[in-house]
Amino acid sequence: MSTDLHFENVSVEFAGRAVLRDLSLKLDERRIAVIGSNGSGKSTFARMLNGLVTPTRGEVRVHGIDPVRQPKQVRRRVGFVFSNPDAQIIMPTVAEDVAFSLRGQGLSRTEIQARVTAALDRFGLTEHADAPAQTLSGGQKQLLALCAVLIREPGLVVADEPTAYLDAANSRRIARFLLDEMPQQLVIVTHDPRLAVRCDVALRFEEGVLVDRGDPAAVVARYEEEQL
Ligand SMILES: Nc1ncnc2c1ncn2[C@@H]1O[C@H](COP(=O)(O)OP(=O)(O)OP(=O)(O)O)[C@@H](O)[C@H]1O
Repeated sequence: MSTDLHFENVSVEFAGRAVLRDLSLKLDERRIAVIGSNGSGKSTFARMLNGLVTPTRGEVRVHGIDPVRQPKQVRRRVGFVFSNPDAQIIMPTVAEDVAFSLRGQGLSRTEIQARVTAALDRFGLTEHADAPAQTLSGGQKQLLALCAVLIREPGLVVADEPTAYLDAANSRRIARFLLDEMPQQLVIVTHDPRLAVRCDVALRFEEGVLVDRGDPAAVVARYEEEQL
């Protein structure tokens, strides 16, 4: 199964202003960190991977899929986790929210039920299955959001600052899952150097330009040096 992420001469402009400039890049590492200053284009980069942002120029391929021309395929292939778990919860109860992710896949009720039960168990959410999703803690909500994404078995998970709203214990739990336990390819946008250095490669953007890439510890060290 392809894990290639391919950008060729990609630029993104919003209202005529360039926020990502002439990006050419090929990646196939499992864990990819995206770092850089506020407003440098990290989220824009991440959002192109599932077609949430359309490049103004250039070509993007995600595991061989063109997110612009093949929106259905890319949504099946790429799961997106936002920083704010509240924004991702759609249905009233925990179990209903996870089941909602499986709609339109031609599965029987029994099969959906079985998959939801197994997924809730995997994420330690079984005892909350019938609880209103909004009563969960921040960390539990982020686990629910991940559960709802992963039950669809995407090949790539894109997480945009997934620990931003979480306390230290929940951040560790989510990071452990994403970085150590989850078998899927991961693109993680983060301001936390401790998360970035646990990845296989890091990209650094500044003012819409990819200014550094490579070994995460080295990329983070150069970034921190410049910020002193
Ligand atoms: N939909 C949009 N319309 C107009 N401008 C946008 C839009 N999305 C992003 N931008 C602008 O593009 C630039 C890059 O934004 P982006 O969210 O990609 O940065 P970021 O590196 O993720 O920032 P942060 O670390 O603050 O989250 C910013 O100047 C932002 O204001």
